[in-house]
Amino acid sequence: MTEARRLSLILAAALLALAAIFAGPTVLDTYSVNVLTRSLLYAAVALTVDLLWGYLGILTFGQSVFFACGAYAAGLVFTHMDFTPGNAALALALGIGAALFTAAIVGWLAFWHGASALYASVITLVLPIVATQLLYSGGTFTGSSSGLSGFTSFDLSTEAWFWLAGSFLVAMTTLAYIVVQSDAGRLLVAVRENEQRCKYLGLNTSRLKIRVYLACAVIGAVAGYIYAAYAMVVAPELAGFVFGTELVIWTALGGRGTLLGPVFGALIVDYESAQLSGNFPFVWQLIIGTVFVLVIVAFPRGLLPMLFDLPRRLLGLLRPRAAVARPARVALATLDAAQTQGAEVGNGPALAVTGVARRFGSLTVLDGIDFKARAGELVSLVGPNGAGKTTLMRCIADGAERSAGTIIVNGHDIGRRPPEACVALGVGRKFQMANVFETLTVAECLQIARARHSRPSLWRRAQRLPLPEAAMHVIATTGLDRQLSTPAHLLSHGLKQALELSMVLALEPRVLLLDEPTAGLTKTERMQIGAILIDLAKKQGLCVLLVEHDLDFVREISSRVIVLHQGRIVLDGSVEEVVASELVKQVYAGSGHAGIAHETAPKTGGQEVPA
Ligand SMILES: Nc1ncnc2c1ncn2[C@@H]1O[C@H](COP(=O)(O)OP(=O)(O)OP(=O)(O)O)[C@@H](O)[C@H]1O
Repeated sequence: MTEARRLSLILAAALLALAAIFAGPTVLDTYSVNVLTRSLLYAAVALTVDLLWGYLGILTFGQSVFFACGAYAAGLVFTHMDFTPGNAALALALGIGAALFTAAIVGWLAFWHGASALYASVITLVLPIVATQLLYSGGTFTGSSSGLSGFTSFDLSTEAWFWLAGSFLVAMTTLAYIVVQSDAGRLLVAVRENEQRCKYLGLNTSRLKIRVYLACAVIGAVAGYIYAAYAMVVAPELAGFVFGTELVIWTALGGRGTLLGPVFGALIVDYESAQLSGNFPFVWQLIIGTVFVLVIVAFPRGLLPMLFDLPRRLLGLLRPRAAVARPARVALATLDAAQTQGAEVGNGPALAVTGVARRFGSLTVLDGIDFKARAGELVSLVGPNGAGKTTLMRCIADGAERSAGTIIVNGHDIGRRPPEACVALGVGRKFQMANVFETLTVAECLQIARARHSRPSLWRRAQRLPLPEAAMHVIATTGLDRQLSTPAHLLSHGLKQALELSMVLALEPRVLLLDEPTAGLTKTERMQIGAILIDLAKKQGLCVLLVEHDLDFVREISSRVIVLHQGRIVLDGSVEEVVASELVKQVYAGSGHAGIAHETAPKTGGQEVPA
């Protein structure tokens, strides 16, 4: 399907939904129109919960506060000032401003300092409690526990409010749908799936989360403003924890990560709650709670995914599902040399490590690490288990890791820069375990890897993905180009490793850090990776730093070997020198490691560094 056709279909669906909204008051009674006007606005806030929780992985209990920002802005301005068109616009601006201000503070606290997802959720939990207390303590200004009522507002009919609330919901849902389906929207899923990999692909995940949080706050505030202007009453409960949690429940019930699920979840539950509270005033909450528990137990993914799955399951019972290979939506291409945007290469060594130490409390894992590596060198870092090899890799790829010393990449001191900033200096890190986005396809993983270079569109999906020659070489050599539409979790171990390497190479790094890239690979795959690494160093001029336990592999491909033992470099020399070193043999023999200790090479020593 072409992009134009896809977008036309989405817009056609939105027009249908609008038509249904405009037909609503003609088929519904006045009571239902009244209740549903509120439900439509609540659904818009549930949509923001889904964007944050379902797509970005941030479980939030505080979206009610943004709704209240808009509602109270209208309530306060219309109560304490005259209702005029100018004041109505002022109230809207104040509501949005208050929501943005609150979201900026909360977002900074929750996401900026690399806080955990649990920490972020706890902050969003505290937010409605604080907001409610503030409203309670506002005296006659905020109306305290009674809130504000009886203020003048827009003179619109019940039907007009219904149309306004419905149109707002349709517009926000369509917009959200277009964004989450776009290239930029895929980043949200990538952050939810594997935030660490995103950072090591040079993406500023904190900034992304804060931006989405701010956008969701604005949607909530506008919904709250419309609500207050329509209902002409505001109360502290609008900012409360109970409403914040209800939004989460509606999202879970409808099916998080589906957008439409939470919208219908909110509409159905809020509408039914209004009906039940009238008919069964003492047990309606028990009924709603029981239905919620039953649905979540029976359909943990929520109602909408269950409804979508139903026909497939029914058909599946009749006819086993044939595995159909989906055609790739994106075509790969090799990036022109003129379009490459790798980090600037300085005159000095590609990597200079001086006096680096890493301590965990009283445990010193690295101490006095000094070495330099040039572009085109393939340096293997070997040593027994626990020698500090991975820790050294971490120190080079993340400025906050080391306890002392300096690291210069391409002539730039990495200082205390986070991983995404180190990527900008030219560092690419491949992890020990293949670190990709498991639910995304191979093509999507590669697109995320290029997101740093080509800003992803907020509404389109690119049909073409230009990649640097080095990444294309790995993709073609390993056969990944035939698996572009395969989800990463279905790839073999070897192909996952190749995918991660291609993703790192898509960053156009100058210093490539590889942590045991051959672990768990077959002999053929090892040979393939070996040839690729030699090519990367010799032809592409990359400085490759490799942690490896397979010493045959090290001997075949390395131009130089550094031996680490108990956090210190004990030898830095050629493969022959390392193989011949008595000290290295002792190090490995002492560790019980069957590696260099078993080598039988000439006994000419390398440059041994006193341990
Ligand atoms: N976060 C941490 N807190 C405390 N100690 C740690 C931490 N990370 C690593 N270490 C310790 O640092 C030492 C070196 O670990 P590291 O993973 O760097 O070794 P390695 O040489 O890569 O080992 P292997 O070859 O087994 O992967 C180990 O003793 C490990 O227990």
